[in-house]
Amino acid sequence: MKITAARVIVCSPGRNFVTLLIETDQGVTGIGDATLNGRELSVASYLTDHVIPNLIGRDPRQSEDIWQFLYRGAYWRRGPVTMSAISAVDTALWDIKAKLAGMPLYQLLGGKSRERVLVYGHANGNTLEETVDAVGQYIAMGYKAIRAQSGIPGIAKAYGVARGTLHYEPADAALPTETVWDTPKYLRFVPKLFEKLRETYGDEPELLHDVHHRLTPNEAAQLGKSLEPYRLFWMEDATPAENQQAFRLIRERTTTPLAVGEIFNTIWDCKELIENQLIDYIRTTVLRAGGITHLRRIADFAALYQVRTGSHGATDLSPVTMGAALHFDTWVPNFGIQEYMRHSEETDAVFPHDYRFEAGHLYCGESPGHGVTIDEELAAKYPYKPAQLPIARLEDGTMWNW
Ligand SMILES: O=C(O)C(=O)C[C@H](O)[C@H](O)CO
Ligand SMILES: [Mg+2]
Repeated sequence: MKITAARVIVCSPGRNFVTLLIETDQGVTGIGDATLNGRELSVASYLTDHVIPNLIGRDPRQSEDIWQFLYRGAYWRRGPVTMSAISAVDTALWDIKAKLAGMPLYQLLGGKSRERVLVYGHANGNTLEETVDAVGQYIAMGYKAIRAQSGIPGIAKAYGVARGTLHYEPADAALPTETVWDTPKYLRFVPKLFEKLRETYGDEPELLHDVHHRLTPNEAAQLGKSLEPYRLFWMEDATPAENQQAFRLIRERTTTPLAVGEIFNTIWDCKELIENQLIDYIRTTVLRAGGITHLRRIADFAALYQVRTGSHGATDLSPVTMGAALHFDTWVPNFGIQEYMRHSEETDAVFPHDYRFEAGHLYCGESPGHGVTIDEELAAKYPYKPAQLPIARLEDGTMWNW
C-alpha cells in the first residue's frame, strides 16, 4: 500500500484552518489538522514544500516509522511549526489506519475506557454580573464544567472575553491588537468572581479559570491560595512554563489544581512538570504535540504520576482535531476533561463530523476513522484571511505575555 498524493487545504470559514489530506492507492483517504493560529501559512509551507514530497510512495500503515522519519529526519527537532505538521500527518495516517480496519479510531487505541467525555465550555462577560449570568446559561445548556473569564474593572480588554456568548475568536486583526495588562487589578478581582459564582450556583458545577500566562510564580501562588475556598477544577497556565521548575513554587504554596500545556509540542516540554508532580492536568493536544502517536506517549508517562489529561480544544483547533481528540479521550485511561469551545456553523459545515454534545459530554462517533471529513468545494469559498493573536503590554508599555 502506498501514499499517492497529499495536499494542504487552507480555508477560513469564520477563522483560518490548515488541513492536510492524504490519498492512497487503495482509495482510502485521511485528514489531519495543521492549524497554527496566527502563523498558519508557515505550517502550510512546511507541509507542502518539505513534508509531502517525503510522503509519496511510503506505506501509510507505517505511521510510527513515518513519525520517526519526520521527527528525526528533519534534524531540526521540536517547535510548533514542525510538530503541528507532524501532528497533521500522524492524524491523517491514524484516520486511514482506522478506515482500513473498518473501526472507529478509539478501537485501535485499546477500545472504550468510558462511554462519554466530560467537557468544559467557555462562559465570559464584560463584568462580574455578565459573567455570572453567562455561567448560568452554560449550566442551562447542560454543561457540568465551565471556564469563567471576565472583564476586569480598569482593564480595557481582558483575555477570554468575547463579543457574543458562544464563540470566542482572539485572532481578530491582520496585525496584533494591543491590550494592556495590570496584575494587581486582576488579582483583586478574580477571587470576587469565583466567590459570587459559588454563592449563586452552589458546589456542584466544576469551575475552571485560565490565567493565560500572565502571572509570576509567586503571584500565581497568591491567586491559587485565594481561590482555594471556591474549589476550582483547575487554574490554567498560571505562569509561562519554559522553566518547568517555576511550577514548584506555585505547587508548594497552593492546593488549587494546576493545568498547563496547550502550547507544548513534545514530552520534553512537560517531563519535569509531570515527573515531579508539579501539575494535575496536562493540556497537550493531538494537533500541537505530535498527533496520536506522541500524545499517547505523554499520556502514558503522565499516568505514572497520576497526572490526568485535559486537552486544549479552542476554536483555532479545527473539528478534525476535536474528532481525533474525542477518540483519544474515549480511550485514554487517565482522562481528566476535554475543552470544548463550539465552532461556528460555517466551520461545522466545512468539516462534517459525527461527534455530538449531550448533557455536558461529547460522544465520539462510530464511523471508521476519526469521523471528520472536509467539504473541499465549500472550503474553497472561504479564502485565507491574515489574522494574528493580540499582544499584551503593561501600563508603562513593557511587553508582557498575552
Ligand atoms: O482555550 C484556551 O485555553 C486558550 O488559552 C485559547 C488560546 O488563547 C488560543 O487557542 C490561542 O490560539
Ligand atoms: Mg488556555
